Amino acid sequence: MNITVVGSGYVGLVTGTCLAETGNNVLCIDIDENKIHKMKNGEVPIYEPHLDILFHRNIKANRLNFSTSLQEGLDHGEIIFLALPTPEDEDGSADLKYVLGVAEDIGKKITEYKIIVDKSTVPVGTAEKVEAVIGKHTNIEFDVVSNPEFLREGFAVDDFLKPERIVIGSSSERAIEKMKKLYKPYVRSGNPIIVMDEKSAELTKYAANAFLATKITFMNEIANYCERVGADVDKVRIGMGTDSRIGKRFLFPGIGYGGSCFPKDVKALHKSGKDSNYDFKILDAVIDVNQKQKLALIPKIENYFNNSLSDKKIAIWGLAFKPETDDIREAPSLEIINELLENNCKITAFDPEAMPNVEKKIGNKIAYANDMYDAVKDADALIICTEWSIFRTPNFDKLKGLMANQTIFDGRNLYEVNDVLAENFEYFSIGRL
Ligand SMILES: NC(=O)c1ccc[n+]([C@@H]2O[C@H](COP(=O)([O-])OP(=O)(O)OC[C@H]3O[C@@H](n4cnc5c(N)ncnc54)[C@H](O)[C@@H]3O)[C@@H](O)[C@H]2O)c1
Ligand SMILES: O=c1ccn([C@@H]2O[C@H](COP(=O)(O)OP(=O)(O)O[C@H]3O[C@H](CO)[C@@H](O)[C@H](O)[C@H]3O)[C@@H](O)[C@H]2O)c(=O)[nH]1
Repeated sequence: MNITVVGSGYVGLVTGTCLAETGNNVLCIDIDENKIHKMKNGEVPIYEPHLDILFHRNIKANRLNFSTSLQEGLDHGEIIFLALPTPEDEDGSADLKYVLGVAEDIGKKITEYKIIVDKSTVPVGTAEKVEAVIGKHTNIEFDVVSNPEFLREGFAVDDFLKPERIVIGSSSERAIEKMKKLYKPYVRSGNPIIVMDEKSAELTKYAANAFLATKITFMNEIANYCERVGADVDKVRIGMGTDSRIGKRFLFPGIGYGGSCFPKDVKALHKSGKDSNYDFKILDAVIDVNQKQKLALIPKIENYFNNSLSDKKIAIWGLAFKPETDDIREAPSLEIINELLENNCKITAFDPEAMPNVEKKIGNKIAYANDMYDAVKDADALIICTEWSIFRTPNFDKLKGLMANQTIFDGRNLYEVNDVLAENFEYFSIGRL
């Protein structure tokens, strides 16, 4: 099939590349000329594991192309995916200006039947709005489908190629059949394509993200309580997670959830509830607890240094909001850095992929190390913000030789407490004494 993807960011580029991988002819559109220029020159503009192999293979096969022209995109695709940003607006709602702006342009430029597929995460009722905006400008027939995306950064290619489910929200048989045909190669293992109405599809995405954010937040509260009563949250986590009704995943406590999705999506669902006179009390608590959790290490650090942080040399391992990505949107590391800088600490950080993005955001307010050991030279303490695999088995002897003071504040519970203590380090983590 000829497919167009409008918006070539994390979701759009992964979608376009993975759709090309099963033989479709894909044209990726973006208004960012620099991004399109880079991709035309064979450069993947984001770090996402395994994406580059598929990207280059499909460009070579001429199944993956790029353009800044929406008109070209509309001429090319039978199906037009919208993978546009839906950032947090000032009041917490999802800002639909990108989605509705492109819908307006589609309405003005459409010349024959198209299926417009919304892959962005959007509030209930957006498909109706998109339909109305397009329909205002044209009499040409079209269908709008809600097809939320569930990929995780760092696993995006795998999640797209082998999805646990595909959700299609539509009332048009014609569109549903076409979408099922497009996705058939991705569900050969028997995972379902779930068809429902547009509103339910839109809410499915928010409900899934809000539930996962709540699950993490619940564990963070259990962890905080563990610290007060002397229990070990890792033992509690395993004890709970082996109950198949609870499940082992997304029970890891830490310094809160970040990223481009959970924070904004929880707030957007909360705001949508308010707009419909429904008070999502649980989401209110999730937002509040998560914000505080991002700084959960700070009192421990202050306490350790007797409230005199000025001029302390702090090393940070991990800046991305999670491992295997260069994405720093809503990353807990940034909040911690901010707090430490306000207390006049000197910070040296290392992250395998995210340092360029942090440098773009905060410049030389902190120093950037060449590797994880370079970061800890003369440090008074090491803080771990992201659980990159390379941080999991450090050479403690080497650390000892490099650090001025052997203390670790671990925001991701990477090590067994006794193992670190046996190495003669002082060790503070989340929910364990
Ligand atoms: N990042 C994720 O892991 C993820 C996963 C599932 C769903 N989502 C949702 O998918 C949507 C996109 O997220 P993302 O992370 O890919 O965003 P992104 O910011 O990485 O990418 C969006 C792209 O759209 C482009 N764009 C903006 N206006 C445009 C226009 N008028 N025409 C063409 N291109 C335009 C931007 O230049 C950018 O490249 C959001 O609604 C998000 O909530 C994201
Ligand atoms: O047990 C856990 C699991 C995750 N996290 C944190 O939660 C955040 C989000 O992690 P994850 O869900 O793995 O990453 P995302 O790429 O943000 O993916 C989420 O957001 C996407 C965008 O909507 C959805 O498509 C995915 O299904 C959903 O998992 C990160 O800060 C993690 O550190 C924890 O603190 N504890």
